[in-house]
Amino acid sequence: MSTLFDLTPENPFDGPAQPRNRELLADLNPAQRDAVTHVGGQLLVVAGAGSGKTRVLTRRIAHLLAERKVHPGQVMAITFTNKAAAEMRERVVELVGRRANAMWVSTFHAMCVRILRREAKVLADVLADSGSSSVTSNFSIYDADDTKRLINLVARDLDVDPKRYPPRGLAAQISNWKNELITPADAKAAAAGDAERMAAEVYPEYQRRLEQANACDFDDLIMRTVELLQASTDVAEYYRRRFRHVLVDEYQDTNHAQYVLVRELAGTERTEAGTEPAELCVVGDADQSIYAFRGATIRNIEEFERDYPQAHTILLEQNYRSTQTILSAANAVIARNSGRRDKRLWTDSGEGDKIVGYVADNEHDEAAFVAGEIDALVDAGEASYSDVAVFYRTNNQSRVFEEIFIRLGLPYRVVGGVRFYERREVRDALAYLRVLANPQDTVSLRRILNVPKRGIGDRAEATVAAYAERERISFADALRVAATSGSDIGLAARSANAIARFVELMDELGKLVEADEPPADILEAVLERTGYRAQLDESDDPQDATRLENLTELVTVAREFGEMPEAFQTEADAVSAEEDAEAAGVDEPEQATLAAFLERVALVADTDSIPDADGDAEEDDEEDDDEDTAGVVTLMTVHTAKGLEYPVVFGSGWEEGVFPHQRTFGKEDELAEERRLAYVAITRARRRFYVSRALVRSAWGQPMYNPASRFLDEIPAELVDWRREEPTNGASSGGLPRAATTWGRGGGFGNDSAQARLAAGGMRSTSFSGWKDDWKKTAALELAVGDRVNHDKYGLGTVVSTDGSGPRATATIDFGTSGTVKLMLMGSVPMVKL
Ligand SMILES: Nc1ncnc2c1ncn2[C@@H]1O[C@H](COP(=O)(O)OP(=O)(O)OP(=O)(O)O)[C@@H](O)[C@H]1O
Ligand SMILES: [Mg+2]
Repeated sequence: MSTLFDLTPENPFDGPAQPRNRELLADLNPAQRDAVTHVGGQLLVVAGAGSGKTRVLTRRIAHLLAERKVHPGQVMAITFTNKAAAEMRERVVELVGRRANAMWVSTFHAMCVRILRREAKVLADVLADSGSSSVTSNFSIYDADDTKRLINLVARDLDVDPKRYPPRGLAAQISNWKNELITPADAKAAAAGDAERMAAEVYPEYQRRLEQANACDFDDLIMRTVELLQASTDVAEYYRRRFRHVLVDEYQDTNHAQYVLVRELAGTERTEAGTEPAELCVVGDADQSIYAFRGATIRNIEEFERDYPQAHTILLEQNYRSTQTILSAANAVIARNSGRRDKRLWTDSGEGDKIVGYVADNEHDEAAFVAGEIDALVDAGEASYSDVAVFYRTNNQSRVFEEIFIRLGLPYRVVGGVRFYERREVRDALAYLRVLANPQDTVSLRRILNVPKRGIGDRAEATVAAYAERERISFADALRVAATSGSDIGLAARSANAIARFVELMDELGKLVEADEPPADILEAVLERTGYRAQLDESDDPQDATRLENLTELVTVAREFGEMPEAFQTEADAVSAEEDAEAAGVDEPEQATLAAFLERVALVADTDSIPDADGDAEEDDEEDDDEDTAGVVTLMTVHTAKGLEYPVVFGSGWEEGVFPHQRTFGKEDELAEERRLAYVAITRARRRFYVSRALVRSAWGQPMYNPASRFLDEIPAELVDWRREEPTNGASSGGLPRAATTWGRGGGFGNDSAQARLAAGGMRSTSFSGWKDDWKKTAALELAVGDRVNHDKYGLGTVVSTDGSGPRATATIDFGTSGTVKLMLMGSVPMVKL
């Protein structure tokens, strides 16, 4: 257990930028000022969108440091995304200087990982008392995909019928329990109905395997930290003394486990050692609670006052973000939800422009309208690309936008859509690293056992797994037995030899980790010595070229991590701050070790996992957080947009079945959550809001005819200027085929240069033979030998040969110094024909 320390009561350090109080408070209204300067106890700020909650939180931290002489090491701020954490830190640094880097500003998950790694030994003791095993400080973090794999393995071993009890459902139920802090033992008692009872069977075994793999899933991170704080008064006391200020943004989206975690950290009464509860400041908006599917509960905000009778509540009523028109639309929509506190949100920024509505023939027409409109706004100097965001309900809707943006040359960036860390080759490479950092990580180990192929077949793997089960040892340990005495456990000599070579290879690579080689070098060694890179190099599958690029990119990420540790450190990176930190006993700066690299990757890929159309979790991918995004349009889901603002926002796909999502039909509470999502979407806009829908949209290759979203009807008609309405003559809605091909002819497109470029991109509306084929045609680039092209990565090139047709069409292109590359022509090819 770390020794307790006395925090310096006065801040010993005079920062470079020490703004006077007046400056920190000058541009705040009286209610905001109260929230910033409030002293003592718990503070709740509840207010609608754009009323300055996040600004208050940031200012409050700056005020604590600058005026109340609080030490940065005493501040813990929790945000919902890594991006928000980085922004908040940046803003506080701007206000009070770099010493602010010693604060803990992070997501719940990142904060818990930090605590768990520090306190792994204590946690082990605590858990040993309750008969359960624990993880060591080098534990792996399992994301949704790893979790699903492990649940699959467990379910198979327990003979669970996957048709009756799909692993995904089991995983969701277990996750729900963890979010409610329900242990495997409690779950047995709590389970109602067949499915829950089956999940309660799987839960303890899943948990045992997690522990055996020395791994935590995302929910464990929170639950274990809570267990730790509740079981060890020493640890609780340490953090209580240390963090005298706990601040939480987007409080409405905390789930029960996170709620308890905050309560344990901040405390509700004086401890035996005499430490008072920390000052707790939470800000949120019940109307923006959009994560109920992940166990978030508005209850946390609505009953805050009951749970903390002493708490002070502040309401903010002025919106500084949006025009009156946008605000009125948002207010009208959210007013349809029942059981909410009515808020009087007002603005003095004027009426502003009307909302622009557009009814498209199909999703391509919708995307063309959006692209054309952006192009026109930028041409007219009314907005820059970076002022614009395009929202959709689920990630899969981004493809159509990407295609047209590429064709038109509109710069864009998809947030959360690329899912770099979800790609197979990236996951494979990371699995190698994870096994090297934590040899007990069974899911990762089994993933790479025969990747690339090395003669360890499924049967051999199953034999080893069965042996591990029988002997109650880990898969890694069983593998070692298999390597030396394979025939004893029933392995063919060939398999045993292959396993022996694999174990040897991993041991050899392990030496690099022991020697603390930089993560990038270890990764390079993995790609070389396992033959992974060679296998891709030799392949003539065009996709393997992309895979190689992704791996190169991963090496770059690792290289940057090693070379610029300060960019990844979360605290104490300034020299002065280090001294400062030392005085207060805060952590050493983190080293750029393999473990640190893996942790960063795991947490970066974590944020905003939301269920997509098929119910799969989507992981936000913020690996390029630091990228300069000036000058690009942002494409993202509404979930990802929470807390952000843009001068111009396009809300696309406002159709029944899309938004609100079909899954929510007939479920009052889920529909209410969709409506809150609509409220979030509208309130991101500062000056202009566009809303569109498509009469037909292809889903799973089938045309779907969706009526207008109910949320559209809920926006008062006088606020919307319909650029194009649903044709009443039936030309479109009924007799689709012709009408659906009228790209931009509907009147809303109105931009010559965009249309000209559209044509130059080789895509002519007149070339469509039927609406059903539309999307296929728009997605494929038609090239002939001799054509000149410009590829985003490779640059200018000439087509030297073509092969195949339809979805299998490829072209071999000579890119000069970049070499000759074979490319698929389907999907979003980052290339235009010149
Ligand atoms: N007193 C103020 N004077 C001028 N601008 C302000 C003031 N308060 C907030 N703002 C601005 O209003 C916008 C919205 O503020 P902020 O993002 O803090 O709101 P929020 O309540 O956190 O919104 P959300 O609910 O969407 O998270 C920001 O651009 C912020 O800088
Ligand atoms: Mg906010």
